[in-house]
Amino acid sequence: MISAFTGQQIRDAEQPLLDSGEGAVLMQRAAYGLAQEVVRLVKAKRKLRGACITVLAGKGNNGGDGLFAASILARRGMRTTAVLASAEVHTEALGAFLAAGGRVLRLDPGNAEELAVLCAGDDVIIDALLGTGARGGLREASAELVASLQELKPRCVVACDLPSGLDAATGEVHWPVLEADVTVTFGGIKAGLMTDPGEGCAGHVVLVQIGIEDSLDTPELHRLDATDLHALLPKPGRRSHKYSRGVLGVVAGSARFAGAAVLSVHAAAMAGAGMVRYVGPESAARHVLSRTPEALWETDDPGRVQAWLLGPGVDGEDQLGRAGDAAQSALAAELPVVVDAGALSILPERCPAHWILTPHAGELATLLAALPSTGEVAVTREDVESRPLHFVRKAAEQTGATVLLKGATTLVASPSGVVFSQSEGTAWMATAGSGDVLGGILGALLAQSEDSVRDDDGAYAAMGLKPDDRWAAVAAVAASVHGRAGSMASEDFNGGPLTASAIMTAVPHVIGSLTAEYDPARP
Ligand SMILES: NC(=O)C1=CN([C@@H]2O[C@H](COP(=O)(O)OP(=O)(O)OC[C@H]3O[C@@H](n4cnc5c(N)ncnc54)[C@H](O)[C@@H]3O)[C@@H](O)[C@H]2O)[C@@H](O)CC1
Ligand SMILES: Nc1ncnc2c1ncn2[C@@H]1O[C@H](COP(=O)(O)OP(=O)(O)O)[C@@H](O)[C@H]1O
Ligand SMILES: [K+]
Repeated sequence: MISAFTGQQIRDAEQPLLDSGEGAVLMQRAAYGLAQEVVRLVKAKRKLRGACITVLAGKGNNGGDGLFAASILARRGMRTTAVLASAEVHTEALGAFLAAGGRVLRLDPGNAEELAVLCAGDDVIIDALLGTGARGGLREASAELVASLQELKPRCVVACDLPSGLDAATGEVHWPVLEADVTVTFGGIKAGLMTDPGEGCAGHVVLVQIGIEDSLDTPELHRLDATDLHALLPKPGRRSHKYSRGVLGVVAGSARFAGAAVLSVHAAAMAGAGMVRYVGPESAARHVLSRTPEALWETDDPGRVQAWLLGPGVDGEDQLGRAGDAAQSALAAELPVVVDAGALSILPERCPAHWILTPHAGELATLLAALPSTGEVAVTREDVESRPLHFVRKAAEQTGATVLLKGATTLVASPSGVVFSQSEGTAWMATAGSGDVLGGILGALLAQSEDSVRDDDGAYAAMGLKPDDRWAAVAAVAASVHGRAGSMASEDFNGGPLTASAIMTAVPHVIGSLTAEYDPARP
């Protein structure tokens, strides 16, 4: 599992080492790691000697890291320039930089644009203006320099610790920010690098260990990796049968939106549900069965299920009524439920943690506005997009449900505030029906994993998760499988566009490769 921390948590972990006089050692480790990454990036394109590097250095320790790193690069034959954004900068680091032969330019209120033009064509620009000590965003000449540089589309930007202007704890962004190709972060990944909009500015994140790792507190965010997925994804055993594998009930689609039912039912079947029972009008059921003949169409009593998916494409009184009936029976039987799209309007006042709501930003804004207790003044889609971590936690806390907020980075919050962040997808997944496929995958995983989630000796408990937090992990598994399937499908088209149907087709491949046992005989 990948963990991320707030800036304050990192600073707290550093404090004992700073108190014992090891601050300079920490900074050297950070600077060396940063310089190594720049060397790797330059070498991928050209020889080191003569490569042009500019470091934008602020007045704090972040600027110190950048200047020390640049002095290492200067000693390796690169032409290094420091743009000093403040009259005061880290004295020792500036001394080391000058001693290594670096050139110094000073940013002043009149020369930001000129300096931007001067360094935009460099092989690498290191952004070391602000780090975890930042309050708010870049100001005055620094803001002007970064805004001009961003417009000039520099070749390669490496952020020192985090892109300057980004809130390390929340991922909120104070524009302008110089968007990085690579962020080299120290001691622990900052939470703001694993949630949007911050993650969208950070590029590829490289973690450099500096010796504080054992002192870090409980992570602010978690991200499942392939090893976790291998441990958590359900696998049938020799004695499995279709009922023991997990039956999913689906109330989706309507006369108007039959496609959502087709996609969510088929995705559930592709994600390994033992059986899918579809509940809906005959007009939609005909389409569902023609795409997925394996599904059963249930008119009245749907029979036993292990989980429900309610809402994709649900529209009109009849289908909302069926979703409401299924919700009631799920509540009584304590079954896990995915509540998506149309069904988000029929939530009970308080949901259990095994109800997983799957809104996109617009739906989350509507949901929050409808809650009596939010205390928020009219939350808009833009508000959610600029502070997704804040709002997903708030929605989970106030509804009692687990909330999965869809986006380029998908966040899942449990009602206690544990948050998972997954980001394996591609922007081509922003296409109609993609969310219906996610609903089907999540429903199928819930139906198959219900026992293992509730089992205190199961794989979810083994990750150290409390019972109510484990549903968020199942949702994170689904988001990861969905993202990986989208990326795999797009790769099959040479990185081109995809349809929701193409995502579904890739799902079994993704699950197959993640669950494959290690076979030493395999090449
Ligand atoms: N504490 C340590 O020993 C280590 C710190 N490291 C680096 O140090 C950074 C944190 O250093 P600092 O605490 O000095 O913080 P920063 O480097 O973020 O700088 C804070 C300074 O900038 C000023 N400032 C804050 N917000 C500003 C704004 N919006 N505009 C202009 N100036 C602003 C503050 O008054 C303060 O003087 C980390 O991000 C990391 O890069 C690493 O070297 C590892 C070790
Ligand atoms: N830019 C993006 N990059 C990666 N994935 C995305 C992006 N935008 C959306 N997605 C994913 O695509 C899906 C869209 O879901 P949703 O908005 O509900 O679509 P629909 O209602 O049409 O099915 C979500 O799983 C979301 O995480
Ligand atoms: K920075």
